[in-house]
Amino acid sequence: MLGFSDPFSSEVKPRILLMGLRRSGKSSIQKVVFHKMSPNETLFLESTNKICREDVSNSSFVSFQIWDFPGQIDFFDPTFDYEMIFRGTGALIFVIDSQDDYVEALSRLHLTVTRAYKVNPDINFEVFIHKVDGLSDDHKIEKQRDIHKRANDDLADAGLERIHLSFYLTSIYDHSIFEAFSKVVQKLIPQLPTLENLLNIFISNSGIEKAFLFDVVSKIYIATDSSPVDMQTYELCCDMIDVVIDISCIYGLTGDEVGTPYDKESMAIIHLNNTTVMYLKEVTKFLALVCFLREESFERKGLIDYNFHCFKKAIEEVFDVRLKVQRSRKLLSQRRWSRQTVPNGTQVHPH
Ligand SMILES: Nc1nc2c(ncn2[C@@H]2O[C@H](COP(=O)(O)OP(=O)(O)OP(=O)(O)O)[C@@H](O)[C@H]2O)c(=O)[nH]1
Repeated sequence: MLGFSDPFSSEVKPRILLMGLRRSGKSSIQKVVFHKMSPNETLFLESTNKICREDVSNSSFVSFQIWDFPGQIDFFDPTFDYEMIFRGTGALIFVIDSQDDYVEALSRLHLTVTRAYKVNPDINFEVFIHKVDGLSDDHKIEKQRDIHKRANDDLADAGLERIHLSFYLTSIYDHSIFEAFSKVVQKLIPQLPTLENLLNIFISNSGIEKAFLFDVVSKIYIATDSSPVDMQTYELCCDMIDVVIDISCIYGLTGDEVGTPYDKESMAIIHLNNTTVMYLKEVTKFLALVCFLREESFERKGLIDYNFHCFKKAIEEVFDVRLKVQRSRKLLSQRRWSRQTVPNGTQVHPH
């Protein structure tokens, strides 16, 4: 049963499927984004031989599964309950290796997307044109245009123009994979406008220039204020989270404790040499707020902390409301179901 005290229990987590042909880079993406593996180490990842692999992340705000698609996999396999899986999925990420011939990948993409759409038209279809680190800028754009055109032509030929595909250029060797993942996750958070609004109010009342709400484990930002995101700022935030977690792992755990060293006490302040201050604070067990502000503004730290306290409470309320709605929906559907299944037409009267 869901506890109201834990507003970030699994029901709130957006569910994502990661699919694509063999060796397209799925395991690497998962290891780099969710397990802090360094990109070079992925060279030694073994190929998975299983038809379908499931991997749900419990330590993060995001929950997801990975599906490998070797050539022979088939949707008519009865052991493969794809209908059930597609039904509960928010986003389907299809990874295409841009350094390889992508004809087969495109036909797999088409098959997968059309199948998934039939089961659940609400899925967001996200295509990662992956491993672009080896390509020049011109080449990247050209590849994206070509893949975009071919994939959409295939859909148009099948009379399925209404299926929308989003494309991202990604690589595990830079921050593009984290940024793409952030955008995918943000689309799945219905409270996003509310979170943005809260961040806007928080920063304007605290003299802060930019604030991100981060999923600590994956370094995906699930929301930011409405000022534009610049890649360098985002990268600095990722580095700060790494520093905080690394130091906490070494010095933050007492005795034989296991698990993450990230908790209610977690916070960090970094003074950069350009009179900017970075301030990180724990919001929930999955989320951290990372702010950028000028040194002068940081003199009013008491005010910032008070505003942060209000911000944190508001965030908890936002997710509480969502849980309550989900709970009452569940109850309603249970009642409907039991009414339908009562024998001899006996009515069950809900209170
Ligand atoms: N250059 C480059 N190589 C990458 C990138 N991502 C993954 N790779 C490499 O691609 C190879 C295959 O990656 P995997 O993650 O094993 O691919 P997979 O899709 O999980 O493969 P299967 O387990 O066989 O389905 C590895 O050698 C990775 O190092 C990337 O962004 N750039």
